[in-house]
Order: sequence, then structure tokens, then C-alpha cells
Amino acid sequence: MSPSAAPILITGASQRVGLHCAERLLDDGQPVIISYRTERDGVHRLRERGACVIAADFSDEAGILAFIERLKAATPHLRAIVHNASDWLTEAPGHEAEAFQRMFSVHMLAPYLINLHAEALLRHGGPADIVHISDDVARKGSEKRIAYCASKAGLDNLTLSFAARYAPAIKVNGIAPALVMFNDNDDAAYREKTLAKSALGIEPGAEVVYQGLRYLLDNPYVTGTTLTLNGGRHLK
Ligand SMILES: NC(=O)C1=CN([C@@H]2O[C@H](COP(=O)(O)OP(=O)(O)OC[C@H]3O[C@@H](n4cnc5c(N)ncnc54)[C@H](OP(=O)(O)O)[C@@H]3O)[C@@H](O)[C@H]2O)C=CC1
Ligand SMILES: Nc1nc2c(c(=O)[nH]1)N=C([C@H](O)[C@@H](O)CO)CN2
Repeated sequence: MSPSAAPILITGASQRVGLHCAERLLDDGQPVIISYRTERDGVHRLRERGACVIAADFSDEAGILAFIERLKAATPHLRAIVHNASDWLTEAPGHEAEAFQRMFSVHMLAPYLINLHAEALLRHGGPADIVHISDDVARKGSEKRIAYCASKAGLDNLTLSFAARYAPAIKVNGIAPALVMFNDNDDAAYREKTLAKSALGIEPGAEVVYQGLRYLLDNPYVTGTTLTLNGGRHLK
């Protein structure tokens, strides 16, 4: 891919899925911009590989708008925006409203404001995409993470609205994973219980999200669609 190609923005790419997708795009010669909140080893690695790295905290409107200004200063065009940044919060007793606000801000307000303010960066005459990384759990709800799940369901709805508004110049789609990669503190009992929730029963790793992203970027006839990436959880 030519080095003058417009960059792809991945939010929340300092670790795990976002970092993997950013590295795979760089492997393909695709320029990358990431947002990060914590200065992790992954940020240093991406910076060394030539990615543009921008600090951002999407916990409130001011932080989101500050990121948008830094993004506009960093590039005149974007090939795509991948909204990956996410906090997997439970609602601590007595802090439910704070948790809901934080989930709404990172999973809905940030994608909404970035999509609105960065529209012109995507309108450059070439292929352009927005991809929202959601969660398969939005399909049925989550008793343990009500606010998280509701905000991811709202993100799925943003996919439909922005796809209708931005067609035909910009495709807008989603990816809704179930378990892709555990967290280091997930114990054996939790891992066994979680793996049993899907028909395929595996922890696939971040590459399956990159494969879904690649499909959406490369296919000119898909918009307003959310790819289910759940190992067949809906079959159990
Ligand atoms: N892992 C899985 O099995 C599954 C993942 N998903 C979804 O896939 C995506 C990637 O998952 P995963 O890699 O596990 O995600 P992480 O939990 O690793 O979160 C990704 C990044 O989001 C950033 N982030 C969190 N809150 C904020 C905020 N308020 N402002 C800015 N950045 C923030 C963090 O940045 P930093 O570290 O720099 O602070 C973090 O590294 C997420 O959207 C997730 O909901 C869905 C289902 C299953
Ligand atoms: N931001 C995050 N969202 C989610 C995570 C995560 O680690 N960070 N993990 C999950 C689980 O894997 C779940 O799908 C299975 O227990 C969901 N969302």
C-alpha cells in the first residue's frame, strides 16, 4: 500500500485487540493513527513503527473534543475510523450513575462526536469506512454489566444511523465479538465457564477481529451491518 495512503484511526489501541489490529495494519504498509489513555509498551512499539499516537480520555465531552482537535491537526484525511476504545465496567453499589455515564461516554458519545467531527476527513474521494467494535452481549443483555451492555447496544444503533446518513461515500459497520481474549486476572473456573458458553468453545485471540475488520474494509457492498463474532453463542 502506498505510504501516502490516508491513515486508519484505531481508538484505544495501547493493548490487546486494538494494538493487534494496529500492528497488522502496519504490517500491510497501512499508515495508522491510534488513541491511547495509558502509556503502555504497546504505545512505544507503535510509535517506533511510525504510527501517530495521540493521548485521549473519552470519559467526558471535553476529553473527546480535545482528541478531535489533535486528530484534525495530525491528518487532513482518514481511510477509516475504528472505534475500539472500551471500558468493561461493572456497576459498583452506590456508583451506578457514574458507571453509566462512563459507559455512555466511551461507547456512545465518543463514537458519535468523532464520527460527526471527522466526517470531512473521510470524504476524500476514495474508499472510507467507520467500524464500531461492539459486543455480542448486546443481543441478549447482561445482568452483571447493565450499563456496559446498554451502551454497546446503543453503539449498534449508531451503526445503523450513520450508515444511512453517510452512504454512499462512507460505509459504516460494526463487529460484535463475544469472548475473544481473556484478561490476565481471569481464573480457571471463569475461563472454563466462559468457553462453555459458545458452540465452538475456544478463545480465538485478536486475529479474528482483524479478519472481520479486513473484510469490512475490503468489501465495497457492506454497510449498516454488524458482524457477529461469537463462536456460536446464540446456538447454546
Ligand atoms: N476482549 C474480549 O474478549 C472482548 C472484547 N470486546 C470489545 O472489543 C474491543 C477490544 O477489546 P479489548 O482489547 O479487550 O479492550 P480493552 O479492555 O483492552 O480496552 C481497550 C482500550 O480502551 C481504552 N479505554 C478504556 N476506557 C477509555 C476511555 N475512557 N478513554 C479512552 N480510552 C479508553 C483503554 O486504554 P488504555 O489501556 O490506554 O488506558 C484500553 O486499552 C472493545 O471494544 C471490547 O468491548 C467485546 C467482546 C469480547
Ligand atoms: N473493553 C472490554 N470489553 C470486554 C472485555 C474486555 O476485556 N474489555 N471482555 C469481555 C469478555 O471477554 C466477555 O466477552 C466474556 O466474558 C467482553 N467485553
